[in-house]
Amino acid sequence: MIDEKGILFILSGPSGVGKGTVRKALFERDTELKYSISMTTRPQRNGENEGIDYFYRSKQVFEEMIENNKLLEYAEYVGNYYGTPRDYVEETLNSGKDVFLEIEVQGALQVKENFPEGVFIFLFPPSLEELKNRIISRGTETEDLVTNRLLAAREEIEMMDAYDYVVVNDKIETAVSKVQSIVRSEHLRRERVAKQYKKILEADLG
Ligand SMILES: Nc1ncnc2c1ncn2[C@@H]1O[C@H](COP(=O)(O)OP(=O)(O)OP(=O)(O)O)[C@@H](O)[C@H]1O
Ligand SMILES: Nc1nc2c(ncn2[C@@H]2O[C@H](COP(=O)(O)O)[C@@H](O)[C@H]2O)c(=O)[nH]1
Repeated sequence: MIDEKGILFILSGPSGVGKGTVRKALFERDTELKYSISMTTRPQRNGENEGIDYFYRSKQVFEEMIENNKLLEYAEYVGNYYGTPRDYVEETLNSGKDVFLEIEVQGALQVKENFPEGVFIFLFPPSLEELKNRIISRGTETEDLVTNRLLAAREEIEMMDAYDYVVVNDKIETAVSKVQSIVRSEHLRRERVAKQYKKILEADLG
């Protein structure tokens, strides 16, 4: 059967590498993509908004979501839960629209088990030093949390081989263009496969 569902894109990589920055710039260029807003138990930061940056929920509510199988994936990351609400992703893909997830590595690996046809992109820092500078300069974490996020980053980078694409986020505009090219080429590839499939079906049916 020809697949008319949207494509699931997963942008992942260590904290502070620039996933949010790249995703926001990409969405200014490609208005057809749909962003899946995650749920988290971490406290809301200054400047963040409920239902735009995250759905901020208590640990109890989050654990009920897990029990009721309402999350496509979830992970405990540096002391807090983060997860992807299942219904939005499935409904949006079924309506033929592409969905973009911006999540850490443990969660991305869970998605890969359930959606092997997803497109997995790993955003890579120019160096660990630069990664540290970016987390610090964002000014959202205490010193301890910066250290914990950098420790997590080392483990996450080791999982990079599981991804379909690796994009270095050195210059922001270059990184965004590369991710945009991945989105376009995945569409072209799927259109080609669909056409070939149609030809085979027509030949089979005479
Ligand atoms: N290419 C870049 N060059 C310089 N600074 C950048 C670049 N990309 C992002 N930054 C800066 O690095 C900091 C971290 O970026 P951002 O918040 O997008 O990272 P993130 O991967 O989404 O982090 P987290 O996973 O913790 O949410 C921000 O201050 C952002 O402005
Ligand atoms: N597994 C998931 N990871 C997620 C999700 N939403 C965000 N994240 C990632 O968590 C870390 C920390 O985020 P921060 O906002 O506290 O800096 C970062 O890597 C995010 O990409 C999710 O739904 N699932």
